[in-house]
Amino acid sequence: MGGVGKILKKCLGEMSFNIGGGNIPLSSANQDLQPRLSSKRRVIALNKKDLANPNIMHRWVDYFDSCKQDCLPINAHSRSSVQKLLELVELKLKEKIAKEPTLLVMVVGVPNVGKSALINCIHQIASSRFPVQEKKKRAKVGPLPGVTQDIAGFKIAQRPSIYVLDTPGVLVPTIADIETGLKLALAGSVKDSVVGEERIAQYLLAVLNTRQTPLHWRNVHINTLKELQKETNDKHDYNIKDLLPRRQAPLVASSGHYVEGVAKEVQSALYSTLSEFRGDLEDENELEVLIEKQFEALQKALKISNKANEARIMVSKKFLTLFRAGKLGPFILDDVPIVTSKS
Ligand SMILES: Nc1nc2c(ncn2[C@@H]2O[C@H](COP(=O)(O)OP(=O)(O)OP(=O)(O)O)[C@@H](O)[C@H]2O)c(=O)[nH]1
Repeated sequence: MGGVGKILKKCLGEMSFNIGGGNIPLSSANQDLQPRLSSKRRVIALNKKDLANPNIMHRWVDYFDSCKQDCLPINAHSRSSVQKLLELVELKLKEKIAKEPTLLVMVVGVPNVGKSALINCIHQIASSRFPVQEKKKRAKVGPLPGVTQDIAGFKIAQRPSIYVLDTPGVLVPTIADIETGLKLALAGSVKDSVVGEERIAQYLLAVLNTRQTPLHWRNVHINTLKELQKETNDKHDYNIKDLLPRRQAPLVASSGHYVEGVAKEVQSALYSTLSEFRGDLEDENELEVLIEKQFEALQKALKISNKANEARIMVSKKFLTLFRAGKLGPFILDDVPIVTSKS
């Protein structure tokens, strides 16, 4: 943590946002920071809620409520969502606002959870509230972990002055267990090359299969088969229009459409391999056999040639990209802890 650790110690504000990946609410918590943060007012922002399963997100909110910890699922790309977070923060700072001329709010979280995206959105809201602020500086946002390398402060309010500090994502020096490491890698908080794309993809397949998620994709599978059948039938019907040059659809629309199509083929491949599987999902060796079959099915669905060098890595990369973009549906990787009521 080095310099950042020192800065955290020196200038921990009156309040911190702990921003967590909406799909890893627990694994993205930095246990090393908990003692320092526990004396501060704190709101846990569960970001990327658009990529998380809403029902399970409700259960996470109930869990944090039961721990008396303020928490709010947000989408850092949505102004109205971030606006709600700011309202909660202002409410929590109400007492302090009356006493202090300057307040600091830190945004703390592991890499790639969306801290900079959140800061940028807060800055936009603040600029519209206080149009005479200094020239807007934007935090850098990127799909790879470790984009933020400096600490940047943004003034978001006057009288009292409230500064929001963006920080580089900080990971604990050693990750508690392999599964937490894999979840962090799957969420993009650890560079893929550190763990290896293939290993992350194998873990994702294991999680999807043991939760039987692909069985929910039956309708996608049926529709994909129907479309394939229709394409085969159409090929037999000669049409003069086929001879005319085709007008290209706009690039963005067509690539979006293409990605949706690929995602459906991937879902269909995983549905058929899992529904045909007669082994025991609890048995690691049998699960491995299934995953091996699924890699082959994914390779076909993703149209990656057998001859391609490193075909397996290409399959893994594409599969992970679809999952991380939410194209395989919303998902939360962490299980909600069971709260035992003290009677
Ligand atoms: N779908 C979705 N994507 C988001 C959201 N917030 C951020 N992202 C994306 O997540 C990626 C990482 O966002 P950043 O804001 O750079 O994350 P960070 O926590 O500042 O990352 P570091 O600088 O590595 O610490 C980018 O591709 C963002 O566009 C969100 O609410 N929903």
